[in-house]
Amino acid sequence: MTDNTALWPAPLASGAVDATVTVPGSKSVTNRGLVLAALASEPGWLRRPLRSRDTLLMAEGLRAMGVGIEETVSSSSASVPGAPGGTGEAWRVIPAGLHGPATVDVGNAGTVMRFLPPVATLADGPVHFDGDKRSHERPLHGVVDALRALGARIDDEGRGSLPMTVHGNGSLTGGRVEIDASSSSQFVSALLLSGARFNQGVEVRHVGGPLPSMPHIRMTVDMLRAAGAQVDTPESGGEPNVWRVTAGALLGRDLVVEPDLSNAQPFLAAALVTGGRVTIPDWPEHTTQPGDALREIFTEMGGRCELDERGLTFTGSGRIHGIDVDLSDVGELTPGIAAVAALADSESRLRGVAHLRLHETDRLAALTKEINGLGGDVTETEDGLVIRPRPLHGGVFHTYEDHRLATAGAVLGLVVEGVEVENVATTAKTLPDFPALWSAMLGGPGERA
Ligand SMILES: O=C(O)C1=C[C@@H](OP(=O)(O)O)[C@@H](O)[C@H](O)C1
Ligand SMILES: C=C(OP(=O)(O)O)C(=O)O
Repeated sequence: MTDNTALWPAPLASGAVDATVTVPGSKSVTNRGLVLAALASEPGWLRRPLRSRDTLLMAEGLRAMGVGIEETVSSSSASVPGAPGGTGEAWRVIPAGLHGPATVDVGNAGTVMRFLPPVATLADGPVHFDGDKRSHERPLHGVVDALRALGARIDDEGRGSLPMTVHGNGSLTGGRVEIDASSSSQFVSALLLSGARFNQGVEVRHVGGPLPSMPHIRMTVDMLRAAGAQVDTPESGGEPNVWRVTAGALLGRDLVVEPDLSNAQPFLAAALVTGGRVTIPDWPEHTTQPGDALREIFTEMGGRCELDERGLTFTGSGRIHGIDVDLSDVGELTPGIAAVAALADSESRLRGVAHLRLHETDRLAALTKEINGLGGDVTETEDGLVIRPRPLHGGVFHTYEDHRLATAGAVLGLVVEGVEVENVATTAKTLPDFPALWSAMLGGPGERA
């Protein structure tokens, strides 16, 4: 049992950081890759997958429904960036007839709690879903209501949230459905990912307020197309807010997972707040990951970027500027941007992220309370934060079992003496090696203040 109250003395940087940090694979790509491989008509590979709590829960959930997932250290003809000699960790996914009874622990993984119920409608037998206490509070109604409208039987005792049981009978009718996905883009991604396997495919029409995290929907569409699905989107000439996946078989792929660019954020932030330099190898030239927006955002906040054969090198200028920015497309970057903004030379306004109140924790409330607890001046707005930089002091930075709160606390601790991050182990949700990577960036454990 991990101690959720353990305090981690965040290392103080002794000067400008200068490091190369190899960041593990993308959570969002790994979990989509697993679902699509499980639904394919032939075996496939995921190379350099992320091994973290969220992705292991996804793999376990699929295994519970009968999918074979073998973890290997493989040698491959496919080039695996960053892995010498084309060798690296890989997962072999062997699709099988999906079945219940099964139990899926979603932890607090949005991707698992939203992407697997549509898969479970294709299983023969009941699949029970439950997870951490927070998973009961995170919105799921978009997926549950849509699946019912498409022909599924789901027992959630009227809650529209976890725990619940999907009574799969081996297939789902599918077809057209309207949902309000303004609280999570994952509702749309979830229905599209399984849609090719529904008898009539799926047409998802979003009705409601603005959709957050559009790059993540593009990631879903790109990965479906790469697996051979036919997908019509607003960008491909379709109606706004309508996505259509035609019924058909999915191909098994050999997929190399990109580094997680959102998990690169604290390391890039380290270069920014210490006026140093950090290189992230294998930064993709083209990607749908929202973390790619950091090139622009952190440049505006006071640095410069260079993307070349070594990867992405970000160099801080020694000055940190405030920013006024709409983060609705890239909401998961908000905690890291807020931490940097608290150290800037002018006020910042982070907008378009009301839905962060429903993430791992209420991120707007948590960031306000914790930065203010160190002497900061942050106020919540209806859809974001206003951050007025103040001289900060040490103290406990509480993290509410939110990996991105923990990494935000670590960034502040680089330049504010005496910051103690509560439960740094919570970073294992998407980045289990965080404390070791962080001290390696700083030159080893000896760098700790
Ligand atoms: O589809 C995905 O992989 C994700 C979509 C986003 O969710 P929301 O649209 O709920 O913000 C993002 O914040 C989350 O970290 C990952
Ligand atoms: C919101 C996040 O995760 P989840 O996939 O659980 O929604 C996140 O990683 O910032």
